[in-house]
Amino acid sequence: MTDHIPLTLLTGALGAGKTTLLNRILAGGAGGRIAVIVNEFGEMGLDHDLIIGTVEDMVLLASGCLCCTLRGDLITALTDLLAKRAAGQLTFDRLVVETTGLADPAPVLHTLMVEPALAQTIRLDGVVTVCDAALGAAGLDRVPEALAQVAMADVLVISKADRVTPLALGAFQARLARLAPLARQNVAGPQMDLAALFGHGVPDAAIGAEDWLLSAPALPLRPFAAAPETGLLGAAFAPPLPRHDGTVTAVSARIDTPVHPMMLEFFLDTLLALRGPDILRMKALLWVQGHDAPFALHAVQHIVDPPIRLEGWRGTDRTSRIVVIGRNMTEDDLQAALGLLRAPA
Ligand SMILES: Nc1nc2c(ncn2[C@@H]2O[C@H](COP(=O)(O)OP(=O)(O)OP(=O)(O)O)[C@@H](O)[C@H]2O)c(=O)[nH]1
Repeated sequence: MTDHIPLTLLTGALGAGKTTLLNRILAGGAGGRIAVIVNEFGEMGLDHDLIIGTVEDMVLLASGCLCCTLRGDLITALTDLLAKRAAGQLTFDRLVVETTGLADPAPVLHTLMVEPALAQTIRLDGVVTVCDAALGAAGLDRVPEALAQVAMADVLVISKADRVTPLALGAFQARLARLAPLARQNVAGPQMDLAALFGHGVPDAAIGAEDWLLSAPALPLRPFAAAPETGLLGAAFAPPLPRHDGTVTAVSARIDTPVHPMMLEFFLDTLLALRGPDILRMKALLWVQGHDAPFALHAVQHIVDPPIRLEGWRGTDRTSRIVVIGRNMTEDDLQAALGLLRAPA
């Protein structure tokens, strides 16, 4: 996995500020040498001219949308870039694909992860979604794709915060946290740490999996066993989950007995085969029976990266922790599936 070229999917609603962010990234040098693929909807490729960068490392996919008509073109564009890199004609360390504002990121990610030639060479490093604070919650509700873009994000960049009051910004951020409890939020501006946009893929063994899994301090992990819903401790430490917002639901579980490998397989088969298209993201740190080190598991829809065995546990907490974000699924659906992980084989 370490030799794979990291790919960042840059998404966000129409006019949210994707190109502005991309220009800042290219100008700031964060993320190393970057090759860019820009997708625009419309006859004229305009963004292409608005991006100030190393033009020979940039490909424009115009007149269609990556998530519907242009998936083949994306594969071709990536394959060409990778071939030029292999031939020494291009030198980049990272790929950024900017989608149109109308794109549903799910099928784009699907394309990237299942195309055999690409899956061997690139790895998804993260989904960065630009969220327009000036449009606020209304902007999210207007287009269903906007919700998916937020729910699938690893990182949210909130643009146009300068155009709203601190109160409105806070309310918008709270809404985003409900939709994407796993995502880190950054407010765009000169102070933003651009390096924080990168490095969100499945961790190498060296990277702390707990940091990766718990990248969202906003999401408390609920003990899977009946949590004390009443009483002082319950009130203080078991805030209500799932996080639910319209069609998007996030549930989490902590499992304090080792997961049987067969039940893990059964869980993945059941949840992902039956409800794969509705699983937006899943991240887990798993304590698997018979192993003294944890496994990191990462899925986008029904595509699961092979579990990665980490070097060891950090700290004393040896429980499995799992977070699933689903679309059009109830908490019961998700909790029933998670229950499989607790069952003996
Ligand atoms: N005030 C303010 N304006 C911004 C900010 N970010 C972007 N803009 C402006 O918003 C407009 C759209 O920005 P773009 O970067 O082109 O947005 P985009 O998401 O690439 O747009 P499309 O490709 O058309 O979907 C431009 O006029 C930007 O200058 C911000 O943080 N604050």
